[in-house]
Amino acid sequence: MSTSLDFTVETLGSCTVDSPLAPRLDARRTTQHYVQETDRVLFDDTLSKVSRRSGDVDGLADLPSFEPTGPRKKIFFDPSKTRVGIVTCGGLCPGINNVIRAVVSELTNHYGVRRIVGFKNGYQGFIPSYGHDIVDLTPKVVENIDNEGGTILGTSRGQQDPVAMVDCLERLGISILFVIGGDGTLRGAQRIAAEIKERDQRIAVVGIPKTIDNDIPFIDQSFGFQSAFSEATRSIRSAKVEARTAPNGVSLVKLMGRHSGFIACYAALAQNDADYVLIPEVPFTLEGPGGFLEALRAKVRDQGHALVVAAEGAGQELFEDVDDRDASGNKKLQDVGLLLRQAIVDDFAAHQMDLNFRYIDPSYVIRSVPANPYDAVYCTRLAHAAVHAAMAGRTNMVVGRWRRRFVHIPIHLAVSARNQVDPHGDLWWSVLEATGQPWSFGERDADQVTAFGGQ
Ligand SMILES: Nc1ncnc2c1ncn2[C@@H]1O[C@H](COP(=O)(O)OP(=O)(O)OP(=O)(O)O)[C@@H](O)[C@H]1O
Ligand SMILES: O=P(O)(O)OC[C@H]1O[C@](O)(CO)[C@@H](O)[C@@H]1O
Repeated sequence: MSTSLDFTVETLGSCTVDSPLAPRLDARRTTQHYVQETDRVLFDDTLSKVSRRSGDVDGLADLPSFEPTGPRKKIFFDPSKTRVGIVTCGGLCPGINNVIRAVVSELTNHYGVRRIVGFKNGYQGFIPSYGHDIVDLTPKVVENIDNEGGTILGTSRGQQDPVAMVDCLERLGISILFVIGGDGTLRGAQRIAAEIKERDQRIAVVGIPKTIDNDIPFIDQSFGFQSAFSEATRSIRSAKVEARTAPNGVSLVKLMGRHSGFIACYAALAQNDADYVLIPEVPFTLEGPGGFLEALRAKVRDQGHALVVAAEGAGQELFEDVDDRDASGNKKLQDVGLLLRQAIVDDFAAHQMDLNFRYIDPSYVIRSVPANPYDAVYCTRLAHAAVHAAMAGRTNMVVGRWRRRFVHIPIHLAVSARNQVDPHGDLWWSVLEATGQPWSFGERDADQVTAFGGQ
């Protein structure tokens, strides 16, 4: 594989300003040296994973490594003249406030930046007609905000015009925009960066990827994910207690996870009580031999109770396709929790079996909790990495931890594919082993696993 290609992210220009952090940096940490001396992050096997799932991704094969994060001795922006904006978009996720706080304190305390503003309610905050005020962010304002879940800036979905957004950045004299959001937000950030480039402006756009679904590629794990699935284990534990203390008790816990079942898998592995885990990546059938309902009945006969964990995106193939979209254009999912509830109740009745059914849907509960200590540290490190990158004039990029290293990732890569549970990979194997479920390759499609095939 070639190693001479575009392995750095876009830069606004050469770094000529002495960083206030320079005296504290190791002598090796000139930008050039740092990049060249640090281990490159090779990812041949992941390349093959990405291309296996989504076909060829343009330019991916040419990217041998990512640039490491960290402070540079020379930076692009003069901190005394730099005004910074922060925006948070999309669904909530534990740790957003930690990121905001750490961005503000790093900029203020280490770089001496004095003007930081927050845009309210996502990309709406850039558009005057919504009437959202800009908020001044100082270390005092962000003190302790990490004790709360959510985002102090608010968030929204829905398209906004990148031209109007860049007009706003220019009007406010913003030099750096930090964007905290999921894949949609990052696509929006890409369009903002493109508009900035078109105008030949020197404004850096740096993203900190946020998603409890853990579906951003080239990121080991997204911040807040651990806090979210930890919270989900509480519901699984309660659901288990409910199920096993009633005759023929069946509990169903529905968790978030639109296209990626990581929350369901990790929560089920952490609180190892589930008998079935349904995720979007593994289609299944309800009725008939080898179907879910038959397996569930057998489990209840055998064990006296059963616990099912379902990601919201599981079983979408069981519905008629309806093209319903949210304000951002994301496909609205049909409610697999309600479908399963009805199907289980009807099926047990049809087979004259008693049933004590409990349905628990903690979706919003798990994503609105504060970050746990692990995520709090992770958020802080991501925020610091983002600040260093932006001050050094990097743009159109996100920070992420990839293979245990913090790196700069061009946005186009971060939105190039979707990180999903690999039905042939270790995680899903662990879930299947933990739940003790028989499985086989289904008849419908030799490449799809049906969790209840058992043939
Ligand atoms: N392709 C796109 N181009 C420009 N802007 C986009 C695009 N997709 C989404 N956005 C904008 O980004 C913002 C957030 O997008 P979205 O609602 O999809 O959430 P997200 O960032 O994907 O987060 P989550 O993972 O929580 O859904 C919205 O304002 C949306 O309009
Ligand atoms: O906040 P909303 O619009 O209800 O969206 C919920 C979605 O957001 C997420 O939490 C993050 O994408 C998904 O898991 C979930 O489907």
